[in-house]
Amino acid sequence: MKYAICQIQLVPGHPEANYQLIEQWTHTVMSAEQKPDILVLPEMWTTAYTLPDLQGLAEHRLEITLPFLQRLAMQYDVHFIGGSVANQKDGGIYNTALVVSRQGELVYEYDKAHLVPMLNEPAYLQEGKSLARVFELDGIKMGVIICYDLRFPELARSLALEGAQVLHIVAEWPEARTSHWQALQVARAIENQFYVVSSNVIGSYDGVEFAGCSMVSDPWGDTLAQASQDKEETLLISLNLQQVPKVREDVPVFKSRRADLY
Ligand SMILES: NC(=O)CCC(=O)C(=O)O
Repeated sequence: MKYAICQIQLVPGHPEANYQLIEQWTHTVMSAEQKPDILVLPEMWTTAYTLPDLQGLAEHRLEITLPFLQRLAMQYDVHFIGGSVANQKDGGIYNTALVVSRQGELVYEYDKAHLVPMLNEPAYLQEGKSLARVFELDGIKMGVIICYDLRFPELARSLALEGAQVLHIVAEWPEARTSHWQALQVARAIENQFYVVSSNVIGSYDGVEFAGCSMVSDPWGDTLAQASQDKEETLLISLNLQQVPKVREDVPVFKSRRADLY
Protein backbone atom coordinates (compact mmCIF):
# COMPACT_ATOMS: atom_id res chain seq x y z
CA MET A 1 0.00 0.00 0.00
CA LYS A 2 1.95 3.03 -1.26
CA TYR A 3 1.02 6.44 0.17
CA ALA A 4 1.63 10.06 -0.75
CA ILE A 5 0.72 12.44 2.09
CA CYS A 6 0.21 16.09 1.35
CA GLN A 7 1.61 18.78 3.67
CA ILE A 8 0.72 22.09 2.12
CA GLN A 9 0.21 25.80 2.79
CA LEU A 10 -3.37 26.66 1.84
CA VAL A 11 -4.67 29.96 0.53
CA PRO A 12 -7.26 31.00 3.14
CA GLY A 13 -10.67 31.89 1.75
CA HIS A 14 -9.82 31.05 -1.88
CA PRO A 15 -11.13 27.60 -2.81
CA GLU A 16 -10.26 28.11 -6.49
CA ALA A 17 -6.59 28.61 -5.62
CA ASN A 18 -6.62 25.54 -3.37
CA TYR A 19 -8.25 23.34 -6.03
CA GLN A 20 -5.44 24.39 -8.35
CA LEU A 21 -2.80 23.59 -5.72
CA ILE A 22 -4.23 20.12 -5.11
CA GLU A 23 -4.61 19.40 -8.83
CA GLN A 24 -0.96 20.39 -9.40
CA TRP A 25 0.21 18.36 -6.39
CA THR A 26 -1.72 15.30 -7.59
CA HIS A 27 -0.23 15.64 -11.04
CA THR A 28 3.28 15.88 -9.60
CA VAL A 29 3.02 12.86 -7.25
CA MET A 30 1.28 10.74 -9.89
CA SER A 31 4.01 11.53 -12.45
CA ALA A 32 6.61 9.67 -10.35
CA GLU A 33 7.78 6.26 -11.52
CA GLN A 34 6.57 4.60 -8.29
CA LYS A 35 2.89 5.59 -8.33
CA PRO A 36 1.12 5.83 -4.97
CA ASP A 37 -2.10 3.88 -4.34
CA ILE A 38 -3.52 6.42 -1.89
CA LEU A 39 -3.23 10.20 -1.58
CA VAL A 40 -4.01 11.92 1.73
CA LEU A 41 -5.15 15.57 1.98
CA PRO A 42 -5.52 17.77 5.09
CA GLU A 43 -8.53 19.21 6.96
CA MET A 44 -10.72 21.99 5.44
CA TRP A 45 -8.37 22.26 2.49
CA THR A 46 -10.71 24.14 0.15
CA THR A 47 -11.35 27.15 2.40
CA ALA A 48 -8.66 26.76 5.07
CA TYR A 49 -9.58 27.82 8.60
CA THR A 50 -11.70 30.83 7.68
CA LEU A 51 -14.48 30.01 10.13
CA PRO A 52 -16.22 33.44 10.21
CA ASP A 53 -16.44 33.43 6.38
CA LEU A 54 -17.70 29.87 5.89
CA GLN A 55 -21.32 30.95 5.49
CA GLY A 56 -20.33 32.37 2.09
CA LEU A 57 -17.56 29.89 1.26
CA ALA A 58 -18.85 26.46 2.27
CA GLU A 59 -20.11 24.30 -0.58
CA HIS A 60 -23.47 22.52 -0.51
CA ARG A 61 -23.41 18.75 0.04
CA LEU A 62 -19.90 18.29 -1.40
CA GLU A 63 -21.18 19.53 -4.76
CA ILE A 64 -17.77 20.89 -5.85
CA THR A 65 -15.16 18.80 -4.04
CA LEU A 66 -16.72 15.42 -4.70
CA PRO A 67 -16.75 15.71 -8.52
CA PHE A 68 -13.31 17.35 -8.38
CA LEU A 69 -11.79 14.39 -6.49
CA GLN A 70 -13.76 11.85 -8.55
CA ARG A 71 -12.28 13.31 -11.72
CA LEU A 72 -8.70 13.23 -10.37
CA ALA A 73 -9.12 9.73 -8.88
CA MET A 74 -10.23 8.27 -12.21
CA GLN A 75 -7.77 10.31 -14.29
CA TYR A 76 -4.79 9.17 -12.18
CA ASP A 77 -6.14 5.79 -11.02
CA VAL A 78 -5.59 6.57 -7.33
CA HIS A 79 -7.62 6.53 -4.10
CA PHE A 80 -8.14 9.74 -2.12
CA ILE A 81 -8.42 10.12 1.62
CA GLY A 82 -9.76 13.46 0.51
CA GLY A 83 -9.17 15.50 3.68
CA SER A 84 -12.22 17.42 4.82
CA VAL A 85 -14.20 20.41 3.59
CA ALA A 86 -16.74 22.92 4.91
CA ASN A 87 -20.03 21.36 3.85
CA GLN A 88 -23.48 22.98 4.12
CA LYS A 89 -26.37 20.64 4.74
CA ASP A 90 -29.44 20.28 6.94
CA GLY A 91 -29.36 23.98 7.82
CA GLY A 92 -25.77 24.05 9.13
CA ILE A 93 -22.10 23.77 8.17
CA TYR A 94 -20.30 20.52 8.88
CA ASN A 95 -16.60 19.68 8.64
CA THR A 96 -16.91 16.64 6.37
CA ALA A 97 -14.18 14.16 5.44
CA LEU A 98 -14.57 12.21 2.21
CA VAL A 99 -12.95 9.13 0.72
CA VAL A 100 -13.03 8.55 -3.03
CA SER A 101 -11.87 5.34 -4.68
CA ARG A 102 -9.84 5.09 -7.88
CA GLN A 103 -13.09 4.07 -9.60
CA GLY A 104 -14.50 7.48 -8.67
CA GLU A 105 -16.87 6.12 -6.04
CA LEU A 106 -17.62 8.07 -2.85
CA VAL A 107 -16.63 5.26 -0.48
CA TYR A 108 -17.19 7.09 2.79
CA GLU A 109 -18.03 10.45 4.32
CA TYR A 110 -17.78 11.51 7.94
CA ASP A 111 -18.71 14.69 9.79
CA LYS A 112 -16.20 15.79 12.46
CA ALA A 113 -17.70 14.68 15.77
CA HIS A 114 -15.66 16.82 18.18
CA LEU A 115 -15.54 20.57 17.60
CA VAL A 116 -12.58 22.51 19.00
CA PRO A 117 -13.49 25.02 21.73
CA MET A 118 -9.94 26.51 21.67
CA LEU A 119 -10.52 27.62 18.05
CA ASN A 120 -14.19 28.58 18.58
CA GLU A 121 -15.42 25.93 16.12
CA PRO A 122 -18.74 25.38 17.94
CA ALA A 123 -19.76 28.96 17.04
CA TYR A 124 -19.50 28.20 13.32
CA LEU A 125 -19.86 24.46 12.76
CA GLN A 126 -22.31 21.69 13.58
CA GLU A 127 -20.96 18.57 15.25
CA GLY A 128 -21.31 15.25 13.44
CA LYS A 129 -24.11 13.02 14.68
CA SER A 130 -22.52 9.62 13.95
CA LEU A 131 -19.55 7.61 15.08
CA ALA A 132 -16.69 7.22 12.60
CA ARG A 133 -16.94 3.82 10.87
CA VAL A 134 -14.52 1.68 8.90
CA PHE A 135 -14.45 1.64 5.12
CA GLU A 136 -12.45 -0.46 2.68
CA LEU A 137 -10.00 0.40 -0.07
CA ASP A 138 -8.48 -2.50 -2.03
CA GLY A 139 -9.96 -4.86 0.57
CA ILE A 140 -8.17 -3.14 3.49
CA LYS A 141 -10.21 -1.84 6.41
CA MET A 142 -9.39 1.72 7.42
CA GLY A 143 -10.73 4.75 9.23
CA VAL A 144 -10.52 8.52 9.03
CA ILE A 145 -11.00 11.09 11.79
CA ILE A 146 -10.54 14.85 11.82
CA CYS A 147 -7.92 16.72 13.86
CA TYR A 148 -9.36 17.33 17.39
CA ASP A 149 -11.01 13.85 17.15
CA LEU A 150 -7.47 12.52 17.74
CA ARG A 151 -7.79 13.48 21.41
CA PHE A 152 -10.65 11.02 21.93
CA PRO A 153 -9.26 7.48 22.21
CA GLU A 154 -12.78 5.99 22.09
CA LEU A 155 -13.05 6.87 18.42
CA ALA A 156 -9.79 5.21 17.40
CA ARG A 157 -10.55 2.17 19.56
CA SER A 158 -14.00 1.65 18.05
CA LEU A 159 -12.41 1.75 14.57
CA ALA A 160 -9.79 -0.79 15.66
CA LEU A 161 -12.53 -3.04 17.03
CA GLU A 162 -14.29 -2.80 13.66
CA GLY A 163 -11.10 -4.10 12.06
CA ALA A 164 -9.28 -0.96 10.88
CA GLN A 165 -5.62 -1.55 10.03
CA VAL A 166 -4.89 2.07 9.21
CA LEU A 167 -6.20 5.23 10.90
CA HIS A 168 -5.97 8.47 8.92
CA ILE A 169 -6.00 11.87 10.59
CA VAL A 170 -6.70 14.90 8.45
CA ALA A 171 -5.79 18.07 10.29
CA GLU A 172 -5.12 21.76 10.68
CA TRP A 173 -3.38 21.32 14.03
CA PRO A 174 -1.81 24.40 15.63
CA GLU A 175 1.88 24.70 16.35
CA ALA A 176 1.15 25.69 19.98
CA ARG A 177 0.21 22.05 20.68
CA THR A 178 2.74 20.22 18.49
CA SER A 179 3.90 17.95 21.31
CA HIS A 180 0.28 16.72 21.76
CA TRP A 181 -0.08 16.16 18.01
CA GLN A 182 2.97 13.92 17.92
CA ALA A 183 2.43 12.06 21.20
CA LEU A 184 -1.26 11.33 20.61
CA GLN A 185 -0.60 9.79 17.21
CA VAL A 186 2.04 7.50 18.67
CA ALA A 187 -0.31 6.64 21.56
CA ARG A 188 -3.19 5.79 19.19
CA ALA A 189 -0.81 3.59 17.15
CA ILE A 190 0.54 1.74 20.21
CA GLU A 191 -2.79 1.20 21.96
CA ASN A 192 -4.61 0.07 18.81
CA GLN A 193 -1.67 -1.63 17.10
CA PHE A 194 -2.47 -0.19 13.70
CA TYR A 195 -0.84 2.34 11.36
CA VAL A 196 -1.59 6.02 11.95
CA VAL A 197 -1.17 8.29 8.93
CA SER A 198 -1.68 12.06 9.19
CA SER A 199 -1.78 15.08 6.92
CA ASN A 200 -1.43 18.53 8.50
CA VAL A 201 -0.91 22.02 7.04
CA ILE A 202 1.78 24.69 7.47
CA GLY A 203 1.46 28.47 7.48
CA SER A 204 -0.88 30.56 9.61
CA TYR A 205 -4.32 32.13 9.69
CA ASP A 206 -5.73 34.79 12.01
CA GLY A 207 -2.81 34.50 14.42
CA VAL A 208 -2.82 30.69 14.56
CA GLU A 209 0.39 29.06 13.33
CA PHE A 210 -0.02 25.49 12.10
CA ALA A 211 2.27 22.66 13.15
CA GLY A 212 3.14 20.76 9.95
CA CYS A 213 4.78 17.53 11.18
CA SER A 214 2.53 15.26 9.12
CA MET A 215 3.42 11.76 10.28
CA VAL A 216 3.28 8.02 9.82
CA SER A 217 3.46 5.77 12.89
CA ASP A 218 3.60 2.00 12.64
CA PRO A 219 1.64 -0.50 14.81
CA TRP A 220 4.60 -0.69 17.22
CA GLY A 221 4.45 3.09 17.71
CA ASP A 222 7.66 3.83 15.81
CA THR A 223 7.58 6.94 13.66
CA LEU A 224 8.29 5.86 10.08
CA ALA A 225 8.15 9.33 8.55
CA GLN A 226 7.65 12.89 9.69
CA ALA A 227 7.53 16.11 7.71
CA SER A 228 9.08 19.36 8.91
CA GLN A 229 7.22 22.06 10.89
CA ASP A 230 7.37 24.78 8.31
CA LYS A 231 7.85 23.43 4.78
CA GLU A 232 5.52 22.09 2.15
CA GLU A 233 6.37 18.42 1.75
CA THR A 234 5.10 15.13 0.40
CA LEU A 235 5.66 12.05 2.53
CA LEU A 236 6.05 8.97 0.34
CA ILE A 237 5.82 5.70 2.19
CA SER A 238 4.79 2.07 1.76
CA LEU A 239 2.91 0.40 4.59
CA ASN A 240 3.57 -3.27 5.33
CA LEU A 241 0.17 -4.38 6.61
CA GLN A 242 1.60 -7.72 7.81
CA GLN A 243 2.94 -5.71 10.74
CA VAL A 244 -0.56 -5.33 12.19
CA PRO A 245 -1.21 -9.05 12.97
CA LYS A 246 2.45 -9.51 13.92
CA VAL A 247 2.40 -6.79 16.59
CA ARG A 248 -0.99 -8.04 17.81
CA GLU A 249 0.50 -11.50 18.25
CA ASP A 250 3.64 -10.23 20.01
CA VAL A 251 1.68 -8.05 22.46
CA PRO A 252 -1.84 -9.52 22.52
CA VAL A 253 -3.70 -6.46 23.78
CA PHE A 254 -6.90 -7.29 21.93
CA LYS A 255 -6.98 -10.80 23.43
CA SER A 256 -6.29 -9.39 26.92
CA ARG A 257 -9.04 -6.74 26.75
CA ARG A 258 -11.64 -7.09 29.50
CA ALA A 259 -14.73 -6.35 27.45
CA ASP A 260 -16.73 -7.81 30.33
CA LEU A 261 -15.52 -4.94 32.55
CA TYR A 262 -15.78 -2.00 30.15
N1 LIG B 1 -8.51 21.77 13.76
C1 LIG B 1 -8.48 21.16 14.91
O1 LIG B 1 -9.30 20.29 15.20
C2 LIG B 1 -7.43 21.60 15.88
C3 LIG B 1 -7.33 20.73 17.12
C4 LIG B 1 -6.54 21.38 18.20
O2 LIG B 1 -6.21 22.54 18.13
C5 LIG B 1 -6.18 20.58 19.37
O3 LIG B 1 -6.71 19.49 19.56
O4 LIG B 1 -5.33 21.06 20.16
